[in-house]
Amino acid sequence: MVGLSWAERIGVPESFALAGLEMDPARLPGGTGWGELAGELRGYLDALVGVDPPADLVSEMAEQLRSWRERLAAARVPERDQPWGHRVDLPARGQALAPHVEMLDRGDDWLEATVVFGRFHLGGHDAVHGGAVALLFDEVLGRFSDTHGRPAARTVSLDVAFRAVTPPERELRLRVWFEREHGRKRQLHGELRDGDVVCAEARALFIVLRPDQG
Ligand SMILES: CCCCC/C=C\C/C=C\C/C=C\C/C=C\CCCC(=O)SCCNC(=O)CCNC(=O)[C@H](O)C(C)(C)COP(=O)(O)OP(=O)(O)OC[C@H]1O[C@@H](n2cnc3c(N)ncnc32)[C@H](O)[C@@H]1OP(=O)(O)O
Repeated sequence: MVGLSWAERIGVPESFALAGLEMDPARLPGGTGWGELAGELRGYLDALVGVDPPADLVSEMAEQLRSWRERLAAARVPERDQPWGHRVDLPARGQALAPHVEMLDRGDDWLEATVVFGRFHLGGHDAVHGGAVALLFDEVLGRFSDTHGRPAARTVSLDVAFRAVTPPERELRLRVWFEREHGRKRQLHGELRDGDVVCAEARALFIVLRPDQG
């Protein structure tokens, strides 16, 4: 596997896997169990944020986490070989940083998805952290920016307007679309809704990387 590009390894040409594409998780980094692990980690973080545990539970958790950190040190790999963030067959690319996004449908220049923020992404007073909302937009607009054979780009600007409180633990709707493409510049927009309520809007500028910048 080493030496193959991610597109070759994973069998898809871009990070938003099209529905119906066949991928064998056993052949991918992290294997068949990675999705369950990422889901459990997400659940653990959401649960941890919502508790005030007794002292013995706190110490036990710390000890177990230290033990896992030490065991994982032996399995460290270069970034290009890690499953975290590279498993485009799984929600949130198999990582726990971004919220759980599920693509519903997409066209050439638009995409619709559902997203659920967990308690982990809470900012305070029952509102999702504004940075987590910006993270969602950067993640989805950034990934969608590179679809349909477009070369990789990087976000140079992301403008988010918070129109209403974004609630955690609810299924929200996300729509993103290309607004304009010219030269190395791509402008994408996004809208996050809770039912009819627009929670946030985003405008982002991506610049296509030159070959020496990849
Ligand atoms: C491919 C197969 C994949 C298969 C699947 C496998 C695995 C999946 C793996 C990953 C999943 C995919 C995606 C990852 C997920 C989410 C994406 C998140 C994206 C990010 O989160 S990424 C991090 C944050 N991001 C940065 O870390 C950028 C730092 N930066 C730079 O790296 C440089 O900035 C660079 C190289 C981008 C450009 O640098 P440069 O020197 O080449 O270009 P230059 O400066 O000349 O700008 C060119 C023209 O853009 C205009 N311009 C520039 N900046 C502007 C601004 N802010 N506002 C308005 N205009 C701007 C200039 O004014 C000029 O315009 P003009 O040409 O008209 O004069």
